[in-house]
Formats: sequence, structure tokens, C-alpha cells
Amino acid sequence: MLLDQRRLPAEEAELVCTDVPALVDAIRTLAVRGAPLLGIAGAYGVALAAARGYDVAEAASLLEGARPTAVNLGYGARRAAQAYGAAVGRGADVRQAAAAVLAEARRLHREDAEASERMARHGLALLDELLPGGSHRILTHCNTGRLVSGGEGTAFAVALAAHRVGRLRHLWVDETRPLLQGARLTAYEAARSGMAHTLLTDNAAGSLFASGQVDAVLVGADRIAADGSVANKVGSYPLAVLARYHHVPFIVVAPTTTVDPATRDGASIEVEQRPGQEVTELSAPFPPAAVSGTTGRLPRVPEAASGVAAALVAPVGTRAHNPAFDVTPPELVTAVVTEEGVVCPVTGTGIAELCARSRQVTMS
Ligand SMILES: CSC[C@@H](O)[C@@H](O)C(=O)COP(=O)(O)O
Repeated sequence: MLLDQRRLPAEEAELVCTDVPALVDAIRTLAVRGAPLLGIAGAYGVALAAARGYDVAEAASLLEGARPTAVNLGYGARRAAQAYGAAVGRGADVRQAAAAVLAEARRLHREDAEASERMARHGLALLDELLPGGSHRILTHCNTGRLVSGGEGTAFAVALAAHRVGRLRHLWVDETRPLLQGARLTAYEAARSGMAHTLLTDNAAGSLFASGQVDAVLVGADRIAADGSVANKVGSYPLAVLARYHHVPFIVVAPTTTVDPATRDGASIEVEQRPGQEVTELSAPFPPAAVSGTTGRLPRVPEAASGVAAALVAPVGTRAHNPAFDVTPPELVTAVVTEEGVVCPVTGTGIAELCARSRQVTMS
């Protein structure tokens, strides 16, 4: 059972996935999303497969293939599949093996919550070190809070920790085109946590930096390559460039499960390309109610890819370039905060150590 993130903030609706294809669809359509949560969903998906008596290895590979960039998804699915294999190897019957996978998924879920808490602590200490004086105006991109984690999230958890100790002056929330994770989800989480926040269009960030209103950028990551390159929601790289130009720290917050030593460098990271319709139409993942509320005088088209009514925002037939992520080179990253501590890609410090601490699981 998932909280259906496609329907937020209009509605807090549950989505029940009773088989693996349903979960794969939920992952592809972003009902469940965000790197750490994808790992958790992948592990529970394999537990579901085991409980239903499906082929566990095939389920793990289907789940892993649902979205290519967030390495956590494959990590969760592979780790659960390994737990199944190990149980069978110990002589467990199908029911016992399924129980072992479920226990492993729950363990991963708990570990993510713990990692989240530790990242928040390390991140807050880093902010205090980088920005003495302690009244932080933080800009964040996409959604990295409780909605994406077993705990309070990655980058958002650091901002929340600063808020709790009275050191967050303001949270700037990028809307995050085209699927509006910032507007729909981060603004929703910030409001629920009572954080002072303002939503801006992604394009408004430049003038915000220029007017000196951003003290630090905090983002999450979907995959960190062996050279310290960071893949995150499209729009993160331009923020890193802006931050460098304006002498503002650009900080990545991600658990060690996001570090992938097997991916050599940024160019080797597969960036998910999403349907152009997400750019040319106001449609998926918005629920029909939200779409009808926002169509105004825009022409309506009968059906979007998701099957919900949509409004055109570009002429029929317009092609759209829609990468879901971009890659920030290590020289633009001031620091990577993990649950194990802080490393500094800009100086090359700690990247090898980070890779050594990665918890990636490879299937034999
Ligand atoms: C949640 S931590 C980091 C990332 O997963 C997050 O910033 C992000 O890019 C999510 O992308 P999404 O396409 O919404 O799954």
C-alpha cells in the first residue's frame, strides 16, 4: 500500500498494488518516487513477488528496470532477491523464504529511516560550519522529504533539522518542471512542518541568487558515480552552476545506498528520458480534478498518456526534450552529506572512501 504521490497535494489517496506489474506501473508513473523510497519499494516489491509465488529473480529485474537512474531501486530489489536466495540456500520452504524477504525489506526500510536521521545531523553541522551566524536561507529542488524516505528524507531533512533549532530563515522551493515535485510535494511537506517557505519557478532562481537571497543549495541525488558526479532531478546542474558563480555552497544529501562505484563517471550514468507529453501537456501525473482546476482557457485534449484529461500547453505535434535528471560534475559540488559523514568532491576528498562505504549489492 502506497501513498499515491500523483494525487498530492489535492488528495491523500492510498494505492494498493497486489502484484509486481502494478507496482512497476506505480513506479513508472511516479505514484511512488524519489531515490531512497524507490529502494524501499523495490524491496517490498520483491517481498510481494515471493509471497505470491512469482519468480523472484524476474520480479527483481522487472522492478529494477522500471526507472533507470535511481540506483537505490536496483539496490533494494537485488538485496531482497539475495535474501530470498540465501533463505532457499539454507533450506527454507517457499513460505519461510517469503518471510525472510519481507524481513529484509523491513530492515532496509528501517535502515533508511536511521540514515535519514544521521544525514540530518551531519548536514546541520555542515551548514553551521559553512554559514556561521546561523540564519539560513536554503534553496531546494524537487522533493526530498518524508515522502521519499523511511524517515524524514535527504536534503529536506537537513532543512527541517535547521528549522527545528531555529536556524532556517527561509526555504526557497523550486517548482521543478515538468512534474512539479517541488510545488506539489515539497511545498506540501514544508507547510505541514511549519517551515517558512516560498515557491518559485525554476527560472526565477538566477535572479534570487543575484539578489543575495540564497545562502546554500540543498539537493538529493539519484546516483553518485565513482568520480563524485551527481545525477539528480533535471535542473540541479544549472543550480550548481549558479551557486558556483555566486559563491554559494551546493550541497548534496544522499545515503550511501545512492553511491554507485560501478558507474565510473557522470557520462556513464543513464539518464531517464520521459515522454514529451509531460512537457507539452498539463496531464500526468495530475489527477483529473487537479487538471480540470487548472485548464482555464487552454484547449483540452481528450486523453493524455495516463488516460486522464489533459490541457495542451504547446501546439499539437510539438516535440519535447524531457530528461528526468541531469548530472552535476564533482567540481561543482561543495559537499556530499551521507549518513556516514561529509565528503568534499570539489577537492576530491573522500570520494574513494565514499565508494568503499557504498552498500551496493551485485547479483551473482
Ligand atoms: C529523494 S532524494 C533525491 C532524488 O531522488 C530527488 O531529488 C529526485 O530527483 C526525484 O526524482 P523523481 O523523478 O521525482 O523520482
